[in-house]
Amino acid sequence: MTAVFTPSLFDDPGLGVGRPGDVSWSGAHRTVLDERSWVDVVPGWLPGAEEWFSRLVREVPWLQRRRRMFDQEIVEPRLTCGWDLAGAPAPADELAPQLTGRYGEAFDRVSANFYRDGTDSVAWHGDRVRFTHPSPVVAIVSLGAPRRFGLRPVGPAGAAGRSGGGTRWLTVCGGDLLVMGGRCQHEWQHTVPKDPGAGPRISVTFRHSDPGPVAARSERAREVPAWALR
Ligand SMILES: O=C(O)CCC(=O)C(=O)O
Ligand SMILES: [Fe+2]
Repeated sequence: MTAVFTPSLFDDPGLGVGRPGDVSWSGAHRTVLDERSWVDVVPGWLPGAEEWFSRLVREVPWLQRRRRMFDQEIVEPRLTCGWDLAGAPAPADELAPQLTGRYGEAFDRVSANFYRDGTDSVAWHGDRVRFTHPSPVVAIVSLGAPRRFGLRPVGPAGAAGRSGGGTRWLTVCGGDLLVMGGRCQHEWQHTVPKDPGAGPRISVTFRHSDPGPVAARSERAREVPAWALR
């Protein structure tokens, strides 16, 4: 009988066994949201994204998170899993240095979010990393089906000396990289809305725990509504 080699997330998948190839920054495009915030999109950043998608669907120990909202318990409409970089599914360990080379942050935390179909979603929010970093960079690799990704300014238009416009909508496809930076987590919110008919999608997010140049908490938790926390 011939032994069958099944690549595992926690083993080196080996060259050519479901390993995405070298990333490409060609086609990178920055949208300046306002004076302090930006979002980069790099279409087709990650070759081999389909293979990584299939492996993650099969092999990640997906968790169903619940969160309390006032006196109700809400079941998050997506599945998630998170790791330190060292424990994250390959090739996250190879992608993080590429992101660090471009954006200068030490990406050391990885999460994966599985939107099983168009009824899964994530509501408008800013990421929690804003509590520890004045201008965090959050990088998101999309795998699987296309989804819409929205960005909207927090507070009234023109608040806090900001001259940017209103809500922006992007479509992210399998293999695309989206990176939010500057004051995006503080002064803008993002969402992946429900989208009837959408196919399954995974987002792999890279964040950094380095508190950055100003270690002090940049916002007090009590100023942020519970629904806005991620
Ligand atoms: O799935 C995405 O593209 C966004 C995920 C996200 O915003 C989050 O998990 O904080
Ligand atoms: Fe987020």
